[in-house]
Amino acid sequence: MWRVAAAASTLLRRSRRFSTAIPGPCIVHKRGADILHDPWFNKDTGFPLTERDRLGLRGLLPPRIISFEQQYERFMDSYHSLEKNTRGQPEGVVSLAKWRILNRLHDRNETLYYRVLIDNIKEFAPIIYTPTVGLVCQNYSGLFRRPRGMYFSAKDRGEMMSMVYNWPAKQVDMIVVTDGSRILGLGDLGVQGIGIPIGKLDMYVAAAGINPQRILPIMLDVGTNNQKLLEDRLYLGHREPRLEGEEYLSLVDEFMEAIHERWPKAIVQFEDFQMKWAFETLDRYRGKYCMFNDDVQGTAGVALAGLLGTVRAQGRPLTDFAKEKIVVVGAGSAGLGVLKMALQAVSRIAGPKAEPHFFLLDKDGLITQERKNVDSAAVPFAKPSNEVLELGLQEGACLTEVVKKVKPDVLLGLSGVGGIFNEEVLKAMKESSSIKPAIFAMSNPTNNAECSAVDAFKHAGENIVFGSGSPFENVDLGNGKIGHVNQANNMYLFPGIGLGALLCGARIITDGMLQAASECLASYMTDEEIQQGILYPSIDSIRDITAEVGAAIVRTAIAEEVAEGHGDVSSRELAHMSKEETLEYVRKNMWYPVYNPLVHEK
Ligand SMILES: NC(=O)c1ccc[n+]([C@@H]2O[C@H](COP(=O)([O-])OP(=O)(O)OC[C@H]3O[C@@H](n4cnc5c(N)ncnc54)[C@H](O)[C@@H]3O)[C@@H](O)[C@H]2O)c1
Ligand SMILES: O=C(O)C[C@H](O)C(=O)O
Ligand SMILES: [Mg+2]
Repeated sequence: MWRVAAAASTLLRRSRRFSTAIPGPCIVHKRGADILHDPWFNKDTGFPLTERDRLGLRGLLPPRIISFEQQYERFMDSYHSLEKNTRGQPEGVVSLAKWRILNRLHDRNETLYYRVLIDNIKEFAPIIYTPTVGLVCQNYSGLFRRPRGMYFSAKDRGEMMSMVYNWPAKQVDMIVVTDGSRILGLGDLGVQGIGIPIGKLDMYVAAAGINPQRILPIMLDVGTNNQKLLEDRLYLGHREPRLEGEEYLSLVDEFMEAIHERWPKAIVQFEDFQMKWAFETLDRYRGKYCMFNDDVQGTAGVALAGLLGTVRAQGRPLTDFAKEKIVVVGAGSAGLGVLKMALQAVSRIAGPKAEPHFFLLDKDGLITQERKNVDSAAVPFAKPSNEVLELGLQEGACLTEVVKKVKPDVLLGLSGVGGIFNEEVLKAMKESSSIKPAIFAMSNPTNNAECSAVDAFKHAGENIVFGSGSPFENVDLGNGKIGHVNQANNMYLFPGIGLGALLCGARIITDGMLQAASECLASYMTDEEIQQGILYPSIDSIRDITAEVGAAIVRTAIAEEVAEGHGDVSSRELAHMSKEETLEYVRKNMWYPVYNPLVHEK
């Protein structure tokens, strides 16, 4: 039942690189120096003579024309020299230097920036995305040079409908918004959290081929409760406590109405909101707008694909998923999202009466039905007291005790607490009832991972399956054996969810669409890969898996009658496409950076 993965994406990429096909023209409404200062259109020294004449650029650039390919090599050379020159310096210093050089390129020439990003995604994702993006957010006020995206705050009440027209692009397809209240595992970073929507949208361009002229990162500055930032005179956001209750929600309502007034078909991804607002806004808007919460829903789909892959890796039939003992550490927006989706999968696979074997812990230990004030989303996962007593456990039992008594098949961390899977916990996983236990340390960035890859293989044994939210190197186990590290990160789904929703004109994003996305990711991996403990595709193939996920989203949206069509492609036409045609349609609509001839129009 598992489809063979398409493995030729790297080859395809290489052959497409610098192809000689003539790209279509692009209309530009400015001339001369204004073009050189606009990263959407700027080609630096790459403007051909005819264009220099046509656009009033003659004399504004050094005379020699440098090809796109030469510019690309020049950038990569300077990037690698920087790497060489910073060798031995602290990791954070090196990562920020790399981020700066990439960011400078972005601010000058987006076409070249996205080309180097797409072609070197494995190398650059850790810089523009997790883990470095976390460091960037922590240092944002000092790093700030040029604005990217839009900012809305309590001071903008009543103005948002007109403010949205300040954005220079006529069309916006994809928006990622945060309120900065839970940035990765780093907590409340206020306005500095804008780095996350920027990084996520860079992944949208790189993985999903969303046109960068149609993306919009957004920060809702509703204040911050981070005392350090409130006292920091360089802090760039409002130095006020966070809005709460109705004051908060009415502001988000106004924002959602404003952006949809100007761009009714824009898809909105909510990102890194603290749990209460993540759930509340998802409930509030998911039936009205085409939106989703990546931390709740994207993460759940990626984790479920990993959990299903684990069952295959353990050599068990998929129906055994219902029997897997899964310990989830972290009862926040991500952990609860994962359990909710896993529960749906259990009832699909084993029937609605099947009892899952899930154990949930938060900062106060194992959650049982004895727990007072459990969040309503966690209630279905609070263990009955008699069941935990039978295992020799009790309400609030600590992680080590739970692992020792439960002997889980899977230990999954979404707690944001670095190192919580310590030596004792990992050693206890050796007693797992599974011959191939899985350990997912999904918290970001790297320092917040529940354990490192090296520690997982060292203490829990060589036969584990391992996944982490931030990248780790594969582990050399000696004797030519490799401990494979999977990057269990929602980046394998959110770009495809957004792309698919866009290309079918989805009114809303349904559970069925999210489930289809997760199944698509799970079935992408071959049995051979799974046997080696490889649960997710290499990030080098992220465009390929994203296209597949996008097509799965389109087809499910059509089947569930929530698709309204895209551009001049009607929902009827989409419905008549075969599976292969849908995939081809998605692929064809993915933007790829080339220098288009620029044509001036007043
Ligand atoms: N890999 C991915 O794709 C991915 C996706 C989403 C979130 N995350 C990561 O997951 C983490 C949590 O995100 P969230 O949105 O759920 O945050 P959250 O703040 O909503 O939840 C955190 C949860 O962890 C619990 N916790 C805190 N300390 C604990 C401890 N010592 N032991 C057990 N539990 C503890 C809290 O009680 C809470 O239930 C973050 O680090 C985030 O970066 C990763
Ligand atoms: O941003 C990431 O890398 C994943 C996830 O959305 C998170 O919040 O940690
Ligand atoms: Mg997130």
